[in-house]
Amino acid sequence: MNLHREPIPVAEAVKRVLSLEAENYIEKVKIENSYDRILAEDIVATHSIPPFNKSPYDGFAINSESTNDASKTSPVHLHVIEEIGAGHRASRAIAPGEAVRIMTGAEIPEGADCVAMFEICQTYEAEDKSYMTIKRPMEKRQNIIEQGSETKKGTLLVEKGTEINPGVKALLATFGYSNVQVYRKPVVGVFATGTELLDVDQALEPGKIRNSNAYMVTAQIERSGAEPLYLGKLADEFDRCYEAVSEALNKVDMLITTGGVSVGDYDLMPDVYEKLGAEVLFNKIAMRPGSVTTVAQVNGQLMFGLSGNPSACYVGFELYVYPYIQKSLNKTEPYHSIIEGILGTDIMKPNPFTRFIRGSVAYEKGKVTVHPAGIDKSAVVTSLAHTNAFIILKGGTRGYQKGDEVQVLLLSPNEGSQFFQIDA
Ligand SMILES: Nc1nc2c(c(=O)[nH]1)N[C@H]1C(S)=C(S)[C@@H](COP(=O)(O)OP(=O)(O)OC[C@H]3O[C@@H](n4cnc5c(N)ncnc54)[C@H](O)[C@@H]3O)O[C@H]1N2
Ligand code: MOO
Ligand SMILES: [Mg+2]
Repeated sequence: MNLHREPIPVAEAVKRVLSLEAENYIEKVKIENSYDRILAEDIVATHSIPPFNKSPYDGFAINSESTNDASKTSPVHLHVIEEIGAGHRASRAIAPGEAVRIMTGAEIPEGADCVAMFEICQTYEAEDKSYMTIKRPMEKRQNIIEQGSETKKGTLLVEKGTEINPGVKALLATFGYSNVQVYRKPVVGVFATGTELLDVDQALEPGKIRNSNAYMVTAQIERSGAEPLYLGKLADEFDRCYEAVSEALNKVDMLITTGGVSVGDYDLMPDVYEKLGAEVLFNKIAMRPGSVTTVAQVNGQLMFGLSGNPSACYVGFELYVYPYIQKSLNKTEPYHSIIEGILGTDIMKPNPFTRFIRGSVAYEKGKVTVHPAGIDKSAVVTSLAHTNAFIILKGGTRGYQKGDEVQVLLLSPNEGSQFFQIDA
């Protein structure tokens, strides 16, 4: 085995993965099932909003001209000819001297050009008729939400490639999209390799550990918007691994394996890639953890050889698999957000490679502070439970001090808070 591997920078590795084509399949889903899917069609206003002039208040629809002479000492009296709630229309146009009692959301009757809120009007009955009075002049178009004032028919509102959030769903409903075209979720196969691996329901045995990577990675796949297909664990036996991987390639859009990518006697993935005739895009990255993360492609299908060490596996997924899944979903913004944050702890360990410390973000007095989520070692699993970000520490430095400004890669931006912080 060739033990020498030339590390490439993280950005170069990401570029190599993302420069490969990803197939984008389209499917139709019901609006009910569309939340968090990626739009495969533009959402265009099929009509204007609002579709008719409507009242923003409960009040009286009147013609402003009839209030021209209204004053405190000489209120104007108008005959209330009918009452309309939202969903109803006036039976006829209002004539001079008339008003319609109107509720929020109802269509403004013809002949009316403004709405006077109940609060500024008085009402009375006389000779079996209803009247309202108003003591101030109203302006033309006052308190009217005009047809098309929010958006006009034909306006492009949401572009394809956008994730369907609750607001997008509201638009789908508004414009009658009972079905919507979305990108099909790519199916991502997962094998966990390692003779030492036990199933979750097995008791610990000497020298063995439970397979945590498969469960972690399938959750990462789901979080990324793709469909995980867990294919089981594989002992470190070459023929079995080769067969399993080559068969799996027919069933999935992309394949993840965990473990067996380093230079050990039982690290078989490099040989599997070779026998498959796959092109290895890289097998060493100038990063910690996950330096041995390997990506290979055969006939345009990607195989991600993530490290067996849980923290390295986690980081390798988020840096290389996550954006490729977003590309397969044709998402307009395929990368995790990276922001500036303040380091909350000294991290003095020097490292030639760029480090992705599993961290947690705290929003302290409006500033983003990041703390390591636990022990910063590749083989560690416990810190991952508290990880919602990576603290990016560029390699080649002597270390970083509390208070230093650092880059922070956000994994799940909305973690909640213990405090109600709005200053109001
Ligand atoms: N001589 C060298 N040794 C190692 C190097 C090196 O450059 N030269 N690289 C080290 C680095 S860095 C890492 S990271 C690991 C990568 O190891 P592999 O990707 O080959 O993974 P394995 O050897 O299969 O396992 C490593 C470790 O992870 C545990 N593991 C594996 N699968 C799972 C799983 N599904 N769930 C939980 N834990 C798992 C496994 O038991 C090992 O402890 O190599 C270093 N060595
Ligand atoms: O690939 Mo290893 O986790 O860099 O430490
Ligand atoms: Mg190994």
